[in-house]
Amino acid sequence: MFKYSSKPRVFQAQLLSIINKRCVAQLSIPNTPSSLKNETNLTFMKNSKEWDLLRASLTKFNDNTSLQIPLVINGEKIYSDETRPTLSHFNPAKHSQELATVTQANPIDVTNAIKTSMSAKKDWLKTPWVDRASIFLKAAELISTKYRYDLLAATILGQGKNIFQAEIDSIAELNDFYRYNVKYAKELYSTQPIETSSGVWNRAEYRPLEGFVYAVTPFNFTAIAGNLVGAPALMGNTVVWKPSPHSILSNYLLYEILEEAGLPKGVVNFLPGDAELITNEVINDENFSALHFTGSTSVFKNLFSTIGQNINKDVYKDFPRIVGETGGKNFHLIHKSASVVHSSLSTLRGAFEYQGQKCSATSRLYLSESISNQFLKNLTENLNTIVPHNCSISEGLNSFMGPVIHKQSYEKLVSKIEQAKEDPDLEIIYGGKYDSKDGFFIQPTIIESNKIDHPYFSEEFFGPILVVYKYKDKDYEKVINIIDKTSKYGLTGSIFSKDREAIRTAEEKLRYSAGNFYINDKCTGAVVGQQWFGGSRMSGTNDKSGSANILSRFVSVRNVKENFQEINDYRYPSNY
Ligand SMILES: NC(=O)c1ccc[n+]([C@@H]2O[C@H](COP(=O)([O-])OP(=O)(O)OC[C@H]3O[C@@H](n4cnc5c(N)ncnc54)[C@H](O)[C@@H]3O)[C@@H](O)[C@H]2O)c1
Ligand SMILES: N[C@@H](CCC=O)C(=O)O
Repeated sequence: MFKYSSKPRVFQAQLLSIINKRCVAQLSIPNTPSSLKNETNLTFMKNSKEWDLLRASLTKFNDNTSLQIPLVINGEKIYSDETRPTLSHFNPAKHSQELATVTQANPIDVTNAIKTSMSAKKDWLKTPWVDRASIFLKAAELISTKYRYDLLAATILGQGKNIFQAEIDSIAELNDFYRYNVKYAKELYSTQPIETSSGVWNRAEYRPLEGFVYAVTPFNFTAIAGNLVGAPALMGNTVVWKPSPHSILSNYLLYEILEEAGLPKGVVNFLPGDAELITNEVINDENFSALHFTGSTSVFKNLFSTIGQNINKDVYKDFPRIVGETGGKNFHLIHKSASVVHSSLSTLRGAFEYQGQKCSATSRLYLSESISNQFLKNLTENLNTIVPHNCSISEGLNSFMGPVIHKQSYEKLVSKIEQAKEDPDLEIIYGGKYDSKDGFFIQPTIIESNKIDHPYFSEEFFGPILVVYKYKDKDYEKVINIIDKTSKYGLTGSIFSKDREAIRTAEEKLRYSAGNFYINDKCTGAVVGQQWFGGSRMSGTNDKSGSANILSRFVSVRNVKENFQEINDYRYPSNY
């Protein structure tokens, strides 16, 4: 045991060393590594070394290997038994390939995960920021190197992505979140009160929230799941993570990577299972401090209002933070002055990359009549070059499009296509085929409407269906006003034009129509650290993932005023 020396000088040195250690542990905010940059994307050119490495990872998940995925509570892996059924996770491109059987949490598991989150919090809260940050930087390094190809393979097979889409998501965006969040956290911690009277020290302490955070994550981005869990955990919170059943393969691998990177037991508790059952237990708990959600608007509205009702019933100790990014009905507005080739190819990418399953995907197109023929000719000629949509993902990894995620989505999209065929105001001008023999494939489809206010311009389909309206050039401003009012969402949108005045008009009038507004670029593909992401209106709380702002939602600031002066009279000068 440590003994203090009786010699004053040695004692003083020992004391200083203890104080210094504490200061390093709790107060010092070192510079973040200068190497923190956006991850470099690999290109996967034919015959490249990275192709071989990816192929090797893909073969790990062959037809006869179905992974057993457990729950993880306090670091303990819990597998299915008579109280915990399993759910299968299939490759959306190949019904016959079961990728995993997933243990489903029961109500007692949920209670245990909450209890664990609360107890693990005591140590995690005191863990110095540099250590918390290092764990996420280490995870990013593991993702970049040791697990790159496994995580890509899991995202490709489980979520139906092609290589490029898997790379920009599960490697680049995920790592960018983990690295930039560290930079942003440092910025936040360094933001301190700007005024101090003499004899006083004012300090801001960025406490994690008092209870636990509930992260409910979507299927479509491995990176988003990683960030919904990682951002609050970095700030000292503990998390109950309910992953999507349709991205469980990549999500579980990510959980294991975080563990290998040094994340202590109980900081993140991995809880696959019935969404309503788990949510019901979690959001009725008095220690529920925040919801970190990404998914559909309808689910978020439901959760938001239940939390509101619970506040009224005094269920919680705190007002829970509610952070949610949800749906979109994103637009491309093509002005007569736009470059036809650039704007049509950007529209192809925006609408059909990852089968239109990005919240940011282009789903409504307003096209200047005078350039519409050329535009649509170029768009459809290029669509014709896309490898046939029903190729199996294992053969068509390098193809531009793959399957939609599940039966429910497939059936919804098919019904939208079939309804369009019957609707006198709609005409399918490209695509319209579908096929679910092997996997859930929908052909890229363009539907022209002769009504600018047709409901197809306001409802989110979340698939490869683009609705187009051709407007008369003279109606440009009128159309802008309609774009603004057509949909309840406000996520992303683009103006394509070479005319500065036309751009200025759109930028001004569409101020609240999109949280991410693009000029002469597609409305997808925000990069962490470059384009902060999120929308308002019914697209979410717009807390901007990929920025420092979102981290501030997961701290509850304590202001500490320390006074070094003493008073010797209670009266003010005016009392004399
Ligand atoms: N704005 C953004 O940043 C962003 C990003 C990605 C996806 N999205 C949106 O997400 C949607 C697609 O993702 P999805 O299909 O995974 O969404 P979803 O709403 O079906 O599911 C999201 C999560 O909520 C869970 N969930 C479903 N029903 C629930 C319930 N009743 N109670 C509690 N949890 C429930 C799911 O299991 C999943 O974990 C689209 O609407 C898309 O626009 C938005
Ligand atoms: N950050 C992505 C959106 C993810 C939503 O699904 C983009 O900007 O396309």
